[in-house]
Amino acid sequence: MTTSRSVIRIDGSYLEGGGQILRIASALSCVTKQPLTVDKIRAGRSKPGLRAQHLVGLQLINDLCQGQLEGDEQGSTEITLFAENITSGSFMVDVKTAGSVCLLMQSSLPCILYASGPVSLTLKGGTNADMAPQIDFQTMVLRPVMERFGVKFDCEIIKRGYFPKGGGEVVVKCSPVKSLQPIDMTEFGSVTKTYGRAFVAGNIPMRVAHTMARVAEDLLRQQYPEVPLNIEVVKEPDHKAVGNGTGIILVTETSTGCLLAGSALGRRGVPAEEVGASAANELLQNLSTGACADQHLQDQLVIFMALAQGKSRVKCGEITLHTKTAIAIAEQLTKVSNLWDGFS
Ligand SMILES: Nc1ncnc2c1ncn2[C@@H]1O[C@H](COP(=O)(O)OP(=O)(O)OP(=O)(O)O)[C@@H](O)[C@H]1O
Repeated sequence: MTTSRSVIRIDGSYLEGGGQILRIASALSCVTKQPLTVDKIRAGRSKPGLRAQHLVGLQLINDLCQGQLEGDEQGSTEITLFAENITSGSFMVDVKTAGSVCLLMQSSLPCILYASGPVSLTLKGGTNADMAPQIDFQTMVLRPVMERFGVKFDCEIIKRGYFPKGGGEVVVKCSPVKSLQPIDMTEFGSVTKTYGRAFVAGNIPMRVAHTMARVAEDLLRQQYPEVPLNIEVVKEPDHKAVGNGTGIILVTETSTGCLLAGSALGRRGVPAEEVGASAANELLQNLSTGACADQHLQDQLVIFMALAQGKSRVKCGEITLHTKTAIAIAEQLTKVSNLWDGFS
């Protein structure tokens, strides 16, 4: 590969040492056309190296930018990406496991903002998977917050997919932007309403969803008795879901437009009461900090803050290790050196 630019080397074991380093680094390499090597990939995890979701995510980025990718094999601990121009059109990828489509979205969305025209991405895998945003987090929290950067994207959920089968499908459509506006999310305001969604799919009985919703409602009403609360209880239609799954997501809106969430997924052997309480307690914990971005939104904002034309400011609670890692990687791949100052 001929390139006039030197390859920047990122240490995949840094801080969090997980897949997020790879997603941020490869997305920024794609946008900036900075050739990239990531080594010691996921060294912080029990099974290091590329797993299906990371591999498919990288291959999608490489397809988007018509680049050259080396080391793209399952288990690989080092990859190199030579990015070219980001193209428009339709792309389809399939993780073939319950690997999260939301994490595919995490790495590809920043890239398609700088494509030569509109892009449609069909992403197949898990839509409501553990250790990742649920697809509902992306549509109910991330998408409205992205509008503050001047980004509008469509996200159609064709089918939901859960652990272990996956099989979910979402279609993300977005047109390129000229530039991203910086955001200011520093005023919490006051809590105005809470809404959410408790779901079951496949052969999980409806009472599980009702129990999760009831327990969450009780906990939220104890703390915020005056705040309107509406948790939808849903049985996913069989043609819109693959396999069995259950979970809940809760979102609170404030008078200044902040959106904070709490969520949980059901698992065999975990009572529905515990799942509902876990989501409600996560939301209450996020609200107690007066933060404008919750613990899971923080790190997703970093890449867009780094790409925006100007200084963004976001009031957070405790800064997570994911966020610290994202800041360090974004600073290495962009000319931005003061991302930290944007977080208070
Ligand atoms: N409950 C949740 N709600 C929203 N986002 C979440 C939630 N749990 C995790 N995330 C987000 O999912 C991402 C997970 O990144 P991480 O590097 O841990 O993932 P990964 O690719 O699965 O890698 P690894 O297997 O190496 O951990 C982070 O952006 C994190 O904020």
